Amino acid sequence: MTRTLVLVRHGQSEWNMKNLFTGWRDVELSAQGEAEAKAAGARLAERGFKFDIAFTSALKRAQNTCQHILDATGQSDLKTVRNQALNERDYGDLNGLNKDDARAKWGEEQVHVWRRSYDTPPPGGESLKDTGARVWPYYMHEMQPHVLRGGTVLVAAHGNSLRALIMALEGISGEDIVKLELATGVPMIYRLNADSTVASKEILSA
Ligand SMILES: O=C(O)[C@@H](CO)OP(=O)(O)O
Repeated sequence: MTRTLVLVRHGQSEWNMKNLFTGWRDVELSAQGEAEAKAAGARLAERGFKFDIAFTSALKRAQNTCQHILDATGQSDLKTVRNQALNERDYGDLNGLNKDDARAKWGEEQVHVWRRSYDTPPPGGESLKDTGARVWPYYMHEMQPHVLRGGTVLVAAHGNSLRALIMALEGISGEDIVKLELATGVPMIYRLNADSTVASKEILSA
């Protein structure tokens, strides 16, 4: 039985490229992001991956990444479930601001806490803990059953919705999660044990 979960952060978006806080803003992939998504799909195809189902967020940068990967594995019409539970963390009042301008205004340390801490929300937005409170139940009820039945499941989502999921999957503490950064368009392959714990993790870098 394979019990495989493949997590991928979307390719670079236009706002990643411009260094803007994005959150729930529905921006396009940049040309580089399109290329990253296609390359991620090609690496998975090379390894012979065939998915049983795909999950993505309600935002097009993740949806388009998902589709590029499925096109590459020859599964363009695979059942794909879109749900806003997998959306990026809501950055609240920071949405649309330049990250360097925010550092100049509030200081490096404060902006780092808003971006990477577990339970300090940015003004008007979600903390990682808040994001996890919607991502984890969705994973448990909608995605994990497919994996535990022996399926191979693709999840194309966002930096912080995936950090929240990985935190719970791997049992990472609130203190250590601060250090976890996810690259765009790099598949992370988790094999699960029958009891739903992680048996192995592999990062499929270029
Ligand atoms: O702007 C955002 O929505 C996220 C992801 O791109 O940024 P950060 O790296 O600050 O969490």
